[in-house]
Amino acid sequence: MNIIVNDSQFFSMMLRPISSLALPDTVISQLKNHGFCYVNDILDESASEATCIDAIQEARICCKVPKSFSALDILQEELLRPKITTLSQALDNILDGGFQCRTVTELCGAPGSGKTQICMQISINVQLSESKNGPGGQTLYIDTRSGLCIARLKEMATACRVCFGGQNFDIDRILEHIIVTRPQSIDELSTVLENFNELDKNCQIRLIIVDSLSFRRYSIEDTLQRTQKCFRILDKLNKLATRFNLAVVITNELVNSFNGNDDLVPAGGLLCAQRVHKRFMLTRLDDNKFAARAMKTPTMPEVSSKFQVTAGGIRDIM
Ligand SMILES: Nc1ncnc2c1ncn2[C@@H]1O[C@H](COP(=O)(O)OP(=O)(O)OP(=O)(O)O)[C@@H](O)[C@H]1O
Repeated sequence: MNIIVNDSQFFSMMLRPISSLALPDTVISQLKNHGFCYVNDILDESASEATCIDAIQEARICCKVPKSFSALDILQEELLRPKITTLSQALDNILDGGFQCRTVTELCGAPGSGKTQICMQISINVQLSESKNGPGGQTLYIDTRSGLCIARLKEMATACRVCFGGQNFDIDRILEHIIVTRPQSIDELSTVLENFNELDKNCQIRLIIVDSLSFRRYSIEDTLQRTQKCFRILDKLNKLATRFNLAVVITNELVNSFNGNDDLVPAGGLLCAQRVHKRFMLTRLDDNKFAARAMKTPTMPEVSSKFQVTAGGIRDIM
């Protein structure tokens, strides 16, 4: 366990009373009832044999000192992060080069604003190899509203033949590398994510798509409970993005705001925005032209760009 920085820190941490840790009162009293008084006691190997193992684990996590990195290390890691192109230069530009690994990006918009079209396009493009500036991985496509149309996916993939190098292009292989799951409830979605490790053993997943995070069709009576579950899912997606160095893209619907002006805002509001790294608002313009506006990015002002959806997929407007 990574707890020690130097000798004096080591001793002061070891002798710290359990009651001073940032733990719920119930956990502290449980530990005290089992005779654990100091940090030293719970870090001892023999403590793992006690019946209150969950409380011990929770307390051990409290003692962890997170690793530190220099800003330069972080910058270098960020520059090396693979990006997934959308095949629209204009859209890639406002995404800072494409959908990034270790990043959770939210696409919001009204029905027909192009969210699913973008998701389908990147589920193909993530398979571009490193030599073609892609992550060269597979997609876990979590299709909560059965909006994924495989015939359309095939049409888009076929149009990508040139990007994949032409001769060795294998459409079946592209489709095989998009793993589709259709959870019927928010709880089923949680289970899919909890079991991600098992799934990833057999396939190199570099992109998770959740289209959509809004489970309004399913009747969960308690809105608060539903919101909490949604936040837990977003937290889990964040952890998966970091741990497995993959990109996460979620789509979200618009709902009426409570400001009395009938404004449409992304479901989950600001609390949801806090749990994603980037948020983009999509709108349909005319014909098959669309606009994307950055609502939240750590690197750019509120920029926007236009793109089109063609028979072949996402492209720049000529
Ligand atoms: N084969 C195609 N050729 C050209 N444009 C297409 C094609 N298929 C879909 N589109 C465009 O994409 C639009 C649908 O976009 P999309 O399915 O991504 O919407 P969405 O934002 O996911 O909506 P919802 O929230 O209802 O799922 C269509 O209205 C059409 O403009």
